Amino acid sequence: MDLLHSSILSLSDCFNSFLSGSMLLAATMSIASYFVIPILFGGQRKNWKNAPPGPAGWPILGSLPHLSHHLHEDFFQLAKIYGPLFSVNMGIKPAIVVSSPEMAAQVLKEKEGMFSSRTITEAIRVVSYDAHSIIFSPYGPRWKALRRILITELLSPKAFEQFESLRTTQVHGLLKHLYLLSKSNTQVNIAESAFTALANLVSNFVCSKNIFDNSKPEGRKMKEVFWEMIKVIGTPNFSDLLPIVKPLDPQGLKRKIRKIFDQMDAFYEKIIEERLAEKVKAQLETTHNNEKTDLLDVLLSYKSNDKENGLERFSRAIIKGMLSEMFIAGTETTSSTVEWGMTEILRQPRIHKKLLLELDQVVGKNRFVVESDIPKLPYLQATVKEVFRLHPGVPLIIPRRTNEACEVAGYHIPKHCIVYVNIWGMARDPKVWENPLDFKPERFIGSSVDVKGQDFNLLPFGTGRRSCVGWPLAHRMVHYYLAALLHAFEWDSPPGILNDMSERVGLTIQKDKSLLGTPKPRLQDSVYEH
Ligand code: HEM
Repeated sequence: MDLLHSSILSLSDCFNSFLSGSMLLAATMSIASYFVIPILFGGQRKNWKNAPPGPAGWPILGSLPHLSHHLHEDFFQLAKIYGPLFSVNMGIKPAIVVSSPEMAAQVLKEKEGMFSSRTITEAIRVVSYDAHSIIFSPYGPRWKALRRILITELLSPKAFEQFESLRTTQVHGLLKHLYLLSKSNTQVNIAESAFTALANLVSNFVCSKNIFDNSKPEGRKMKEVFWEMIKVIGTPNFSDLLPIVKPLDPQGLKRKIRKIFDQMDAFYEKIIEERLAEKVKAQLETTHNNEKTDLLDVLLSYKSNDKENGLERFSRAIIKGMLSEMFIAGTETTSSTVEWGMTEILRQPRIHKKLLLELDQVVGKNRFVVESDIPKLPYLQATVKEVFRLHPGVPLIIPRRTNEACEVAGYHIPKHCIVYVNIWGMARDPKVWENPLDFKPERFIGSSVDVKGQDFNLLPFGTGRRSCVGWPLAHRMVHYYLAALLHAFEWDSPPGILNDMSERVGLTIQKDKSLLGTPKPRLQDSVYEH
């Protein structure tokens, strides 16, 4: 869901593909860009007075030719030269990059009001119904109403408790499925297994259905369409940064996303129409089952007096946008965190052993892990914090945008400036963490540092008014999946895959070589067969 960051940009991958067919031109431009053009033109930022330090960049293209698809890595390197607040031109768009906890606190807390809108890409504009939904709504009344609904109706402690049995069903269902596969020594893609279970969990919150049911053709089809959508919106689009090429759609991404969107839209329409028909039927039969049970019910029955902002009822675009965003925000973010967690644990036998010891002491071997075990597993909790530190799913948080011009650390920041906060870089900065590259859960034992948005060195869910509204669910599910998968099975993973920590930038930062593992039951058969 770095909806996000990667997609906003493009970088040399994209730039080069745009220029494909003219390698010589690309090479010449690249060399010239460093030495000649900035001297001749003084860089695009000349128009931006009192900007934070940063690379000069080309006219029009800004720094795009020097950046790669792995923007968080490039920004990490640039911060070593230009410091914790630097400016960079992303095509014609001005941007700042924040790379220290102190600077993050200034931008995301002290000046929060100025930095509370979002940057949006063309693909996201399509799938979020023209930014009608929560993640990409500008800061204002619609965003406030939607956020309030999610917090009170779905993610409040009360609602959380209410959905516990649903979460247990999904997790235990996955364990039983893996048990069946273990009988034939089948290798499993861990992220994909977690993804399907999570997507069904989210779809139950949203509309009380297992939409991604693997056993049905419609469920499999939805999963395919959804994966394709994630792929396309995670692909950097040159047109986002150089509006002049927009009509040409040089990478064909707009055409692709439209095609996928049409299928998703038809699907959301079907769900909504079915629900409306059920409501009418219930009224006719005077069963009057008006109890609010899922997000769709809450959105359909919403009423307010806010005529001025057109919010007396939610429009179809808002409702469909919410369905769409819940699936985008709530699934792959969490499943890829589980994959990174399993990878780090399985490749370090010392940590794996400690976790199993703790799990066996607290849970025993006669039952599956349940949610109420989690508070009694301090080493697991420390391990999960370490996973969120080194592998934040959204490494630049979802890029913000300034609502107004303002000043930070004595520098001028223009209106509508893209704002990246490089939490991935902070996790690797020795000024912020001791031995930052070591995966070491012990650093959190006895420490009060947490992921809830109060500690600016650890912000996997962002912070403040635009922080991740789904964090309690994601946080719980990452603990639950890791505990359940480790406790119920031994895992045999090909070392080449396990130890290859390369990243793939898409909607989130995923493990490039998907983690595969063959599960072998650790518990008595009766536990799985129950
Ligand atoms: C490990 C999993 C997840 C990670 C790493 C993650 C991360 C993030 C981040 C970094 C942001 C932006 C925060 C900011 O700008 O300060 C965000 C926003 C958001 N997330 Fe998550 N998220 C996860 C799971 C979820 C889940 C499960 C849901 C919902 C079911 C969700 C819903 C949202 C929404 C609606 C927003 C936008 C909030 C707003 O703009 O007001 N996320 N998330």
